Amino acid sequence: MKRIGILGGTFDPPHIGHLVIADDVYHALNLDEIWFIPSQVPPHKQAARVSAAERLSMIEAAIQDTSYFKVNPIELERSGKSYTIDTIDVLKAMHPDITFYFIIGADMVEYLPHWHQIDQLVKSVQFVGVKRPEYQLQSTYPLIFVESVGIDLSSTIIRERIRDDKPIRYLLPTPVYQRIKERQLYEKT
Ligand SMILES: Nc1ncnc2c1ncn2[C@@H]1O[C@H](COP(=O)(O)OP(=O)(O)OP(=O)(O)O)[C@@H](O)[C@H]1O
Ligand SMILES: O=C(O)c1ccc[n+]([C@@H]2O[C@H](COP(=O)([O-])O)[C@@H](O)[C@H]2O)c1
Repeated sequence: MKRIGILGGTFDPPHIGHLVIADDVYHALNLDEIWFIPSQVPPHKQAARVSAAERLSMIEAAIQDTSYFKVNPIELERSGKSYTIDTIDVLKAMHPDITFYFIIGADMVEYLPHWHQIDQLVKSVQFVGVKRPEYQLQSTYPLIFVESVGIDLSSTIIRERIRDDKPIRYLLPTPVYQRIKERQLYEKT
């Protein structure tokens, strides 16, 4: 059986916090690959500021130097809210030879009770939680905890810094930074 980690997210934009947790879980659990899965419509928050195609391109740019990081556009192929249970059902049917590990930051761990069909979902996929500043990393749901750095960074912080004309150069992988600058993403409020 292959063992694959999934990092689902809005990635609006992808930042070093995403790469750090993906790499920490990859190494801690000795996984074969990490699949980055951008959501079409986030189930629990406002729609993304930039298009799905743009977020997909930014993820491809972010992971280009890491052979075991892949992007999977499965959620962009269906409309409506991108519920994780639907994604896991399809992935498991497509790949019966793979065990999936769904990676979430502590903010999403806190939010787990509100996930769509959570009681069924926790039986269907193994969740992996990593710390995130200002959130509690504890849950009554079955969860593997992986030690990570806990970087105080979010896509929201990056969007706000762009709006406020503050530096973002080292908060993003270089190709993502270049793409944001070239295409003037997130500049209009
Ligand atoms: N700095 C971080 N530390 C730990 N986990 C993180 C960090 N940034 C993102 N994550 C996790 O990565 C996944 C995808 O996050 P997402 O793409 O929504 O980024 P975000 O920075 O939380 O975005 P936004 O600020 O727009 O809400 C979530 O499980 C989230 O908890
Ligand atoms: O399925 C749900 O109900 C659900 C609720 C909250 C978050 N998720 C998933 O968790 C991942 C991280 O969410 P987000 O909004 O922080 O990008 C992403 O893949 C979401 O689709 C899923």
